[in-house]
Amino acid sequence: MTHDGDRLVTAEADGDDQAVEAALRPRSLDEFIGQERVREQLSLVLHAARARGGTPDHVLLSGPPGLGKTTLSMIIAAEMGVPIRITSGPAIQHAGDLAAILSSLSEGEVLFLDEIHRMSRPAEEMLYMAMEDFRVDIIVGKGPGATAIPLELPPFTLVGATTRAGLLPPPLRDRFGFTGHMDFYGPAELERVIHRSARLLDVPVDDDGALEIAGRSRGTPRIANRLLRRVRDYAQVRADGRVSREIASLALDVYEVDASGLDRLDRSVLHALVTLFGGGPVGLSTLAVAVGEETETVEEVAEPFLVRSGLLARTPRGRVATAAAWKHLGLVPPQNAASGQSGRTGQPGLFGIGPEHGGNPAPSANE
Ligand SMILES: Nc1ncnc2c1ncn2[C@@H]1O[C@H](COP(=O)(O)OP(=O)(O)OP(=O)(O)O)[C@@H](O)[C@H]1O
Repeated sequence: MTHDGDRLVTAEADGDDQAVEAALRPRSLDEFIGQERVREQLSLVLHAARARGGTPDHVLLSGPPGLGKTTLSMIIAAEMGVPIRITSGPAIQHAGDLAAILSSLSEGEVLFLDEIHRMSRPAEEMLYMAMEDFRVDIIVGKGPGATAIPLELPPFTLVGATTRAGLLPPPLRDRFGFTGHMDFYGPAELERVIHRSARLLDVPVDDDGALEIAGRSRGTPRIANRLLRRVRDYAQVRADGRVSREIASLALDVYEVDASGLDRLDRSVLHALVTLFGGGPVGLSTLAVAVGEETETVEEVAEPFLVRSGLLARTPRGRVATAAAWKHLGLVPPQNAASGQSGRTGQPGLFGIGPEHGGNPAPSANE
C-alpha cells in the first residue's frame, strides 16, 4: 500500500476534506450534478419503491473514489425519508460485527457499505442471506454443539460501493437489484460542481475561473472542491478574493498542479522517462529509482492517471512515453513515439478512461 494522502490531486479523502465535504454534498437527486444515466435509473428505482410503499432494491455503486458514491447513498436515504447507517468493508471483519449492525437497523433504513469488496468472507456470506431473505442465522457455541438461531430483520436497502464491481464475487453482485456505474466527470460538469461549491463557500468565481479549476481536477469532484479551497486561499491572500482564470491558474501553479491536473510526481515520472530513457520502454523499478520513489508509488499513485490521460503506456517491454507526453513537457516527440490512447476523448488529456474502465489492460512490466 502506498500513501498519497498528502497530494492535492489524490482522489482519496483526507482529514481536511471530511468536514468541508459534509457541507458541500448535494442533498437531492436534482442537486446532484452529472452522471445522468445513473441519476435517471436511480430516480426510477426510488419513484417506483415510493409508489409501492416499499423499500428500494439493493443498490451497487461502482467507480473510482471521489465521484459521489457516498453522496448518492445519502441522497437515496433522503429521497426515501429514511435514516442511513454508514460503514465500510474493512470495518466488518467478523460476521458478528455485521450481525450487530443488521439487527439494529430500523425499518426501511439505508445501510451504506463502502469498499464492500474488502469485507471478510464470513461476513459476506451472512450478507447474502440478509439481502435476500432479510434474515440472518446467529451461530451460538462452537464445534458440534453449535446451533444457528434465526433472526428476522426489518426490510432495508443495502447500498454497496466499490471501486471495481469486477472484484465482487458473483453471488454478492447478483443480489443487487440495480448497479450504477459512475464515470469521471467532464469539464462542463466539474465547472458546475465548482460553481455550486463556490456559492456554498461564498467564494466569487467567474466562469473562466471555474473552468480553469475544472481542467485541473482529473475528472473528480472531490479534487475540484479541494483545488477550489486552495484557490480561494490564494485569492484572499494575494488578490481581492475573486477567482478569475488568471488567479486560478497562478494559485494552482503555486501548488504545482499543472493545466492537465498533473502534479510534481506525475511530471517527474514523465520527465525521467523522456529525458533519461528516450521515452522508453523502461522497466518500472528502473523508472522508480530514477525518480527516487518506491516502485509502488510510481505504479499505484502516478501511473493510473498518466495512463488514463494517454501520456504513458504500459507495454510488455516496459513503460513508454506517448507522443502526447513529449508534447506535454514542451518537447518534440521522436518519429516512433507511441500514439497513446485515452478512452473517452481519444485525445490525451484529462477525461480518458484507464484500463480499469474499459481501456486496454496492458501487461504489467515489473522487470
Ligand atoms: N455529482 C456531484 N455534484 C456535486 N458534488 C459532488 C458530486 N459528486 C461528488 N461531489 C462532492 O465530492 C465530494 C466527494 O464525494 P463522495 O464522498 O460522495 O465520493 P465517493 O465516491 O463516495 O468517494 P469515496 O469512494 O472515496 O468515499 C463530496 O464533497 C461531494 O459533495
